[in-house]
Amino acid sequence: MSVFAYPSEVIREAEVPLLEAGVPLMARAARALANIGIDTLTADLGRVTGTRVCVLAGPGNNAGDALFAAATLGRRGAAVTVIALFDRTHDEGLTAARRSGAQVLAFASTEADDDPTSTEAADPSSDSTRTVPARNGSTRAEALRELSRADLVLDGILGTGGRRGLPGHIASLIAAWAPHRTGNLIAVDVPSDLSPDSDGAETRLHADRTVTFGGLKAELVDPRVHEFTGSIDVIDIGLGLDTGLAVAELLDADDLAADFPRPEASGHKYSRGVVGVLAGSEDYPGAGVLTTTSAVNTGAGMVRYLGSPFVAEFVIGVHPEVVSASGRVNAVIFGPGDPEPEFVQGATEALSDSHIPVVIDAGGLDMVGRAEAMIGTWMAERPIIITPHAGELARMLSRLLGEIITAGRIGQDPVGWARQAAEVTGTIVVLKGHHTVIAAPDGLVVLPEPGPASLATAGSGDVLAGILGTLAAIASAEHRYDGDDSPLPHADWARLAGLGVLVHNAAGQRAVSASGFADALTEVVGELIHGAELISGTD
Ligand SMILES: NC(=O)C1=CN([C@@H]2O[C@H](COP(=O)(O)OP(=O)(O)OC[C@H]3O[C@@H](n4cnc5c(N)ncnc54)[C@H](O)[C@@H]3O)[C@@H](O)[C@H]2O)[C@@H](O)CC1
Ligand SMILES: Nc1ncnc2c1ncn2[C@@H]1O[C@H](COP(=O)(O)OP(=O)(O)O)[C@@H](O)[C@H]1O
Repeated sequence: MSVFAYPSEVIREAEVPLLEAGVPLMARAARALANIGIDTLTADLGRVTGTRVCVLAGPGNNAGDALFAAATLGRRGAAVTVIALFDRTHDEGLTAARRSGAQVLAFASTEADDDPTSTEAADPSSDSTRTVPARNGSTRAEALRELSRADLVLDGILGTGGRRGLPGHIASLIAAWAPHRTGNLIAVDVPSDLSPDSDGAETRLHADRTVTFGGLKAELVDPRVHEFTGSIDVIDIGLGLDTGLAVAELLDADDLAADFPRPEASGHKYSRGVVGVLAGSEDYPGAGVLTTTSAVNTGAGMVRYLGSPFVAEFVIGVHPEVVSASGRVNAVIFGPGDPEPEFVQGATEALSDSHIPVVIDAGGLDMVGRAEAMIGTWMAERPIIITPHAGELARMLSRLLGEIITAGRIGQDPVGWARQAAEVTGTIVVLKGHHTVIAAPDGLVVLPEPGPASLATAGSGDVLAGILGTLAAIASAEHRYDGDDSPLPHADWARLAGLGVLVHNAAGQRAVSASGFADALTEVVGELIHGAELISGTD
């Protein structure tokens, strides 16, 4: 099911009225965390009793979640050690943990040793002010020993109230612990030292699992942080968040099964959607065949081939149902296989006097943002979905922004660059890769589940373009997009593109070549359409 990601502030704001009304949010969070702790220990060791659990406790409510959960684990027979890393922590949580039998080690900061690079114990004779027993060599050694022999560690140092960058004594403790770690590490809500910057990754907390509360935090969707989060569980604690405030939506196979557009019982070929394909050239006729095969097999009401007669012969030889006569279309795919400019005219006619969507891929991407080109006239007043990989996006943005942007830079921050490209071009950007990122001009991001690596093969992008163009034609026909009556918001087009990527992924799971993916669509789309009908019993 769709998971939405929100800025942490949105989640914190949603908590306020509920907390004022006495809703036990922390108890809900801690209960879910404890259950996941129990499952983890049981999966690893077959029991909770007699296992060792450590809590890294910070100064705020994040520690509260961890301490209450640890209290539950203590009552279930785990030996719990709390390592209090600040001069204060969550009082009620600490009391609950103590009552369940936890031992508490105080290992708090002193100003003198707040050096992140230091791995030495502080001088116990230091006279810094502190309100908990002084950090000293033996406490540090004890903390390290407890961490190293723990079966499960809960990172409750900092949550959404944390400024990133841990105090030196904590960073150095983590660095010293890392080589000796054997147990599981669960980050509570967000990893405490989370930052997409991978500098010093070896000295940071690498969680096996992150249990986040209320809603997915926006910073957790960046693929770069996944080496620090591990798998992510989103726990509903009843915040009732408004999805309109989400900054990202994650899609998986369940969303595809639920939302793939199925033909209406009383529909006809025009109501299903006609897709125009301008793909392939004398140099790359195969791209025309792959894109049209994909469009046919994704279930278009009709596919019109708009490119050169040379390529049309191949296309119609394979698919007699494809029409090459000009006529009305509900969406156009432009660019796979670099179609020659003289055939762009056919597409221009198909697009005239309409606001229908266009999917732009490969060769067509060089036209994006060039108002002077004939094709520039297409760009106005219609939804445009562009499908660059990192190299193509780098080239396009270098041209549009007037600076050198490399594919490597795009790979460092795909979400950020896809967002920027969407804003600059006003298009829905499908930045292809293992983690395909879809960004809309209003900043919304859609993240489909990653597909199989077998998709990384020549012609695979042509198949994706065929799928996206067909889904766009189906949506455009359904919403009568050639009129002005019911324009779809950017978010809907971005989500539609996300479903298209999931269809492509499913095809990628059944074949190893682009023509294999295009053929496999018959089965994938057949199951999406007929499978659901069989289950629901409709005809
Ligand atoms: N408000 C609630 O009742 C709920 C809170 N929840 C938990 O509470 C967390 C948020 O709690 P808080 O607002 O107390 O925030 P934190 O638990 O993140 O702690 C904030 C405190 O840490 C200090 N701090 C922040 N960054 C620091 C740094 N880099 N170095 C040293 N000190 C630093 C701040 O000055 C502040 O005192 C959430 O992440 C979640 O785990 C959940 O239990 C849901 C309900
Ligand atoms: N490692 C990977 N894992 C999953 N999918 C991938 C991976 N690498 C590439 N892909 C997908 O394969 C397709 C490749 O498209 P593209 O590079 O345009 O190929 P071509 O231009 O040869 O058609 C894209 O949909 C992309 O998301």
